[in-house]
Amino acid sequence: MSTPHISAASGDFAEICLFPGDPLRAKYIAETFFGQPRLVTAVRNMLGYTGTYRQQPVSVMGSGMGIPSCSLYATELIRDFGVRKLVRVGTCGAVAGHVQLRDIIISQAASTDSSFNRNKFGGFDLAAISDFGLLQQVVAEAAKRDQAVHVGNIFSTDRFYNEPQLTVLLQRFGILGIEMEAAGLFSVAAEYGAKALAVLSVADHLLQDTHLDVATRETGFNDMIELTLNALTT
Ligand SMILES: O=P(O)(O)O[C@H]1O[C@H](CO)[C@@H](O)[C@H]1O
Ligand SMILES: O=c1cc[nH]c(=O)[nH]1
Repeated sequence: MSTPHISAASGDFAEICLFPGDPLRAKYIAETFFGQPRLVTAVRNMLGYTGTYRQQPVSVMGSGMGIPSCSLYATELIRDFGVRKLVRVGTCGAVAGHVQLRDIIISQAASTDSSFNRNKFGGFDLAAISDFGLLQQVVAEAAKRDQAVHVGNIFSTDRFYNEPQLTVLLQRFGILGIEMEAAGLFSVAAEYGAKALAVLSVADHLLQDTHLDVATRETGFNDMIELTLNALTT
């Protein structure tokens, strides 16, 4: 069975799927954390793998950058390949003073400057929220591991390079971090009856003008991956 963007057989994806923006982070996750990792799709080099974690089937697939890319993969994974729990494991820029580089943010909801959800939702503003059960599972796992996390509202932007005034506005409204996919992921999950969450590692600090290097963005977030995989499996 194939969709325009995923060439895999029916049953190739597990019900649980991690969903990083970077397909090379997907490869790293599969090769580092999965038992028997198997490449199940590579259309346009958007790599997707299935394997096991703690003896349970799990998948990971890149979403690409931005809501248009993420939303089409999310739609096909949920609608056509039976994925039920789609958890973004991504990077973000911090826009809150108490959040530090490398901290983990778990999104309770995602505000956005994208018109994607409004266009889909009859011109109204959809509250793009994460699944409460998944949120609870990851927060509980973090407490168990004594791992500090921030939970709250994030902002999904269409533009990586924004004017500095946006940071000021987001800070004023208590937004923790800025990234580019979660609001679209949450609305696609809502539309197709799946569960979604975004767990983010801070790779840039927009108030401090500090940034992690490219290699760290690809392979440097083992604590976020382990936290998420342990929370999703029993
Ligand atoms: O690291 P990923 O998961 O790609 O996430 C963030 O990084 C990309 C921008 O550099 C955007 O996709 C943004 O959301
Ligand atoms: O979207 C993103 C991702 C990482 N860092 C940012 O500043 N923005």
